[in-house]
Amino acid sequence: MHPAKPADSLQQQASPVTNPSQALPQRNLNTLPSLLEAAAWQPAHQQDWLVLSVEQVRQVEHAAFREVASYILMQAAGQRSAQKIMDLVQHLDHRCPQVVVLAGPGNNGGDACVVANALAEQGLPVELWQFKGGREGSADRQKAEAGCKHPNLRHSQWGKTTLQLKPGALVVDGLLGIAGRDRPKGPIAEVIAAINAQREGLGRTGHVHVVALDCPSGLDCDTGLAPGEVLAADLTLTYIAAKTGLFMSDGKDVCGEIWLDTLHCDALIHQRIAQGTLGAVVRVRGRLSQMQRLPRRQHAQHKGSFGSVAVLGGQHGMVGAAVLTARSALLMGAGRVALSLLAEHGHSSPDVQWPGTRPFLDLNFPEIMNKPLQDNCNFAEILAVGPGLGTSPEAQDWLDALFDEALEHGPLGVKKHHWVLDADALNLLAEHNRLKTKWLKLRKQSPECHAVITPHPLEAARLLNSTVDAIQRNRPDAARELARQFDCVAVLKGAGTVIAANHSPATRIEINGTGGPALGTAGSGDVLTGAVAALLGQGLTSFDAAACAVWLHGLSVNALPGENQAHRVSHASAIAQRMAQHYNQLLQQGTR
Ligand SMILES: NC(=O)C1=CN([C@@H]2O[C@H](COP(=O)(O)OP(=O)(O)OC[C@H]3O[C@@H](n4cnc5c(N)ncnc54)[C@H](O)[C@@H]3O)[C@@H](O)[C@H]2O)[C@@H](O)CC1
Ligand SMILES: Nc1ncnc2c1ncn2[C@@H]1O[C@H](COP(=O)(O)OP(=O)(O)O)[C@@H](O)[C@H]1O
Ligand SMILES: [K+]
Repeated sequence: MHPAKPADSLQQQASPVTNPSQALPQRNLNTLPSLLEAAAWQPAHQQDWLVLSVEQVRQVEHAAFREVASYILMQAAGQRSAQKIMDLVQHLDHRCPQVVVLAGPGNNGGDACVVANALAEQGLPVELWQFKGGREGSADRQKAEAGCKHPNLRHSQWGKTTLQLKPGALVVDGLLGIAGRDRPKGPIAEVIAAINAQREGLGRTGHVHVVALDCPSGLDCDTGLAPGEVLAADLTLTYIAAKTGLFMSDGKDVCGEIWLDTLHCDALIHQRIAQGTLGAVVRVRGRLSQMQRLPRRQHAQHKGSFGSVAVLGGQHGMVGAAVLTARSALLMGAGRVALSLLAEHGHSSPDVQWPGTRPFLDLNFPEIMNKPLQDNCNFAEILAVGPGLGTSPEAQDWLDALFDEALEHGPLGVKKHHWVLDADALNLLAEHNRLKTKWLKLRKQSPECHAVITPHPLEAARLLNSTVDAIQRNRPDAARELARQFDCVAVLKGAGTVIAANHSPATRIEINGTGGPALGTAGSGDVLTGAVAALLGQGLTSFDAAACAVWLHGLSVNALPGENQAHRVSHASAIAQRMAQHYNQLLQQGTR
């Protein structure tokens, strides 16, 4: 077997996906020697990736089987995985004392058998554990198992022998593949629990590396949820196409580094996309193509060119939310930013005492103006509505008045607005049909205007009259449905934020790859809202502004070059500052 090769011609063949029509095959699947010889692993987050549902992967598999025997694909998956694993073993800072390969009942187990034999051929001490649950397995799986004859291989039986991990061991997880949707049961659940307990016992110094074949066992590849025991991986080697669940929810915690080998199936995927037979396809964008979306700032431009953003929200006690949004818009390059605070609304009469500065002034950012609602509506091109607004009758009236104001300045009027609706603006829209009707009227009146909504899963559940559980079980569909029902770009926040546009016939949909739990802090969403508004002001379309803002927001807690750890905790003001630093650096790189 060949050691893992760096980029070769096959890697170019696994072409970026931004323009599917350019990505048709240069080589046919029938070139079997190359399918078996040279791996073409690509890491996540550098290139653009298509991310398929399990059903879509199955469709591609079936098409592939018409061109190549399914056993060859299994061989290719196994051999290529073994190459990548050898690469990992060679870079470990210790001699690998033990390789444990776990083979489940399905074809994922077949891949594991191929890997086990290939690693044994490389001289590694391999223990192969079978978990067939009394079944024979598919013909391919049987063939792969029958090929496990190398003398370096030790065959072990769960229940008869005890699995004992040594410090520094390597575990290859071929228990469950894309068919493993429910909580693992029987011996598979037992071995996952045993390995997890032993890993815990061995701690950091005795670190056990786990490599997942196709996906970590116990993870639902569609939802990204792990309903029971799950074998968390340091490295996930996924085949044909990345799967949605690897990029969302529990998937974010249990996949480790994700690498993809398309096994030459790119062309089949792109053909199906071009024919429209694969349905809506989700994408995860790499750094380069995110950077290409960023605006170019020209010397001849001025504050009027970079957008006037009005932030509308901030009831008593929640002024900070609106302030965070305004600050974030300012930091992210909006030309001018103004606030309208509900807390100040109705307090304009001189006999009412307003605590503190009146009208409100952000002393840290005096650049931020303060205007009554109507003035702001005339001033701004971009309205960011909702942070800290509350759902009181006053808030309702306010939003109602705002929509009326905007509707009056319709096609014949002076002003058109781009919108970002967040937080309580969304709760009000969910609660009051009258407001939803006005919103949809607004969208119809000026479809050329950009509109983005940024719900978290609970807000999304209210908007769709659903439950958080149902939303989280199908985040891409929920985002698509939000975009459709509210005639806008929808940003469904959370681990693996989904961005969906209401474009027919094919919905544009992406999952964001950056970010982490450090973003889970009060006001973090308010900061995102400001960033979307600022990018709209700088000329990005609603989809690009939303996707870019989410990406930059996530980068703010990821490790910078030279830092080796992502942030574990943060706070909203720091998120805004770091996001703006990243933005600035990326703009500088883009103009070099
Ligand atoms: N078809 C192809 O083109 C290729 C498929 N490959 C592999 O094949 C895999 C899919 O194979 P299968 O469809 O056989 O699916 P799996 O390998 O995921 O196995 C499914 C079997 O596991 C058992 N099982 C499912 N859920 C369980 C649970 N919760 N607890 C305990 N046991 C459970 C059932 O017996 C089920 O039949 C992929 O993930 C990939 O690893 C690769 O060989 C690459 C090529
Ligand atoms: N565990 C997590 N992983 C990734 N992103 C997260 C996580 N928790 C929260 N976030 C992000 O943080 C932001 C929180 O927004 P939101 O819930 O609206 O908070 P707030 O209303 O306090 O501003 C969203 O962008 C969300 O995607
Ligand atoms: K697996």
